[in-house]
Amino acid sequence: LSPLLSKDTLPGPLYARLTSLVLKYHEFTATRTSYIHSLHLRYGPVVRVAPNEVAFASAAAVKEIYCSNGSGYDKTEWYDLFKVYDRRTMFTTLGKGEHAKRKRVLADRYANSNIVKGGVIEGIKERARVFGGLCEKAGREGVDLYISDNNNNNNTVLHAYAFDCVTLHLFHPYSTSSLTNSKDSEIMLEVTFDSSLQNRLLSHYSPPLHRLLNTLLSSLLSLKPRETPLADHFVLDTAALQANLSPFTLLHRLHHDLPPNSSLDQTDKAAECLDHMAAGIDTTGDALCFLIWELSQPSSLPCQRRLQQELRSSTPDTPIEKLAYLDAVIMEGLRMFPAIPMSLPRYVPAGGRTIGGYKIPGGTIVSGQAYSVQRLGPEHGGVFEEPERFRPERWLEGDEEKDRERRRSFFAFSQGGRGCIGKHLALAEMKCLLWEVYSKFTTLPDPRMKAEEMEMADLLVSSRPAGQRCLVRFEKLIS
Ligand code: HEM
Repeated sequence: LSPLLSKDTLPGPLYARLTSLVLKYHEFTATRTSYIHSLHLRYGPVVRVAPNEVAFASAAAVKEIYCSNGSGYDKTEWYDLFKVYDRRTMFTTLGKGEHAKRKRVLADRYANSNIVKGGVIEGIKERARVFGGLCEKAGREGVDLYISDNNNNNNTVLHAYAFDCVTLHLFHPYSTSSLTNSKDSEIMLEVTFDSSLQNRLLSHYSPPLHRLLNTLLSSLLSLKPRETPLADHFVLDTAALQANLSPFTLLHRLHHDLPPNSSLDQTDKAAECLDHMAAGIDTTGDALCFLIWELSQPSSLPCQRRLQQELRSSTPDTPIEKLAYLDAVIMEGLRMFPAIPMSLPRYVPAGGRTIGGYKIPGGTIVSGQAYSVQRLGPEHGGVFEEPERFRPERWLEGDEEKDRERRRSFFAFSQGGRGCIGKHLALAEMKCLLWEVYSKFTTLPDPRMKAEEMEMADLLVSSRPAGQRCLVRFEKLIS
């Protein structure tokens, strides 16, 4: 029995003390994030969601779980679902020591100083220009920003852009050109189309039942296994290349610049590259997709106008970090539509801890989800006024203390030593792409879209538009 059972003071529905079945039902139906958010709205920033699991949404609780002693509590075995080539990567290491060792090897290529200078930023801008050119061609016909339709040679998608940018950082000059090359685009589509949610959850919760159902009923229950042979081969082949690599790439670090005592073999190196490649496609692609959709709504037109003004009074050489409203738009986009909105599960260390004012026993699964940390208003224990309103101006208001308070509740990249290592790369990609789009175009929603198509559907950690399309029109601004 869970040690939490005796702690009946924890807020939450009665059934959550007795069974995890309701939570699992929401996981299998791709609604876990919105279910947990509805519990926070009802019970506040601390909610028991299963007999041995508690969800938290306050900045202080998130700090305790993800930042205490640097990188917070250890990850749970749930991360085994993400093993690559049967190896653990930095992302899937569970304990602190192992993680810190791997991070020491990889971190410097992701430092902001490596991203905003020379090859990386120039390469990102070049890809953003290709994206802009394709938008111009499509114009008022409308473009599906979520996914391309290869049959129509329409590769104008954000995932292709994100794929080409992340492979630039990993492998240049052996990066992809999926924005214009349909062979590369097939690799991106394979990684992006993940319909393996139920299959992977079942294999995690009940391996014997998973084996049985997979043999008997897989076609009926959409228990499709996750297979990405094109991406697997692309990375295995590319990660073996050693000659002419640009010094800013991760692969250059892995082949030519490892600390002497490093024990990474070739499969570890390829696994790390595949993991980063996958981590960099849907995240940046979906964050941009939801953000451009929001900016295209009539209610956000004033924000779009203010952004256009700022960008059109700058030049392509203006350092992107100097554009304050662009930064505010991106922070607000990631606040409302974090690409990883879901819980990031961790174990409470032996001996227990006090989190959010409650004593939680060791071994309990605890987590915060960005969607709730960033969307609870003051009346529910959060810090953002009118949290359901898209209002970039909020990031420019108030004094330094107010700014610190907001940033403490910003959880889109997680926090602490296990937070997103690709954060600076992702932000540079987002800024360069928005610069290209909004210094040249006004974006409008395509009338064929229905609002519910842009509702959130959970994947394993990320989410995607429920309708799996995002049709947007581009109108050229008069120069
Ligand atoms: C808007 C874009 C992005 C968002 C919102 C995002 C968000 C996150 C979050 C929330 C985590 C923590 C996950 C957890 O604890 O389970 C994470 C980890 C990670 N992200 Fe990102 N990410 C983005 C882009 C990228 C990019 C472009 C890369 C490129 C390489 C990347 C690579 C990684 C890696 C390797 C980790 C594991 C870090 C570790 O365990 O130390 N991410 N990301």
